[in-house]
Amino acid sequence: MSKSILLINGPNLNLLGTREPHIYGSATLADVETSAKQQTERLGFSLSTFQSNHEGHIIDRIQEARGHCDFVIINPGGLTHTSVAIRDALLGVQIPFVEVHVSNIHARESWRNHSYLSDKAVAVICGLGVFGYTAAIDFIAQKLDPQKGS
Ligand SMILES: O=C1C[C@@](O)(C(=O)O)C[C@@H](O)[C@@H]1O
Repeated sequence: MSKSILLINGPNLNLLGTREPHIYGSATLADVETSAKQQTERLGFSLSTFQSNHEGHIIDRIQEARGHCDFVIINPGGLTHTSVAIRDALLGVQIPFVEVHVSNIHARESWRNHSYLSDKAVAVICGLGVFGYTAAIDFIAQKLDPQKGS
């Protein structure tokens, strides 16, 4: 069975491409998910994608992944800065994760500097635009199978 990655995007990331494009760029979530699928297929992994504006739905999806998923990539959107419960869910299922932010959260409002996930993430990527998702997949590929990453 091929190794599997779950890509989770939180609140308002369904608006990528139209939402504050000077901060988040012009690529849509569909663009991100399509290219992530192509990239993971090329690497020989499987990818599931999930987006929700609801904290509880994100927690449910993380819990469902237990035992079926080797790595999570998560951009929790605004929940990054508020959600103890998403942190607890990721720790509860014991799936390693990479935290991605499209923007550089350290170069914005000071309250965006803190993440409830970062100290538990295998890696944190921010400020690379949507290329951050590509970088996360490449990094995970190397972790899951050192011969596959670039
Ligand atoms: O919704 C988002 C998107 C974000 O996670 C990012 O991808 O840069 C950064 C968050 O502060 C913000 O609330």
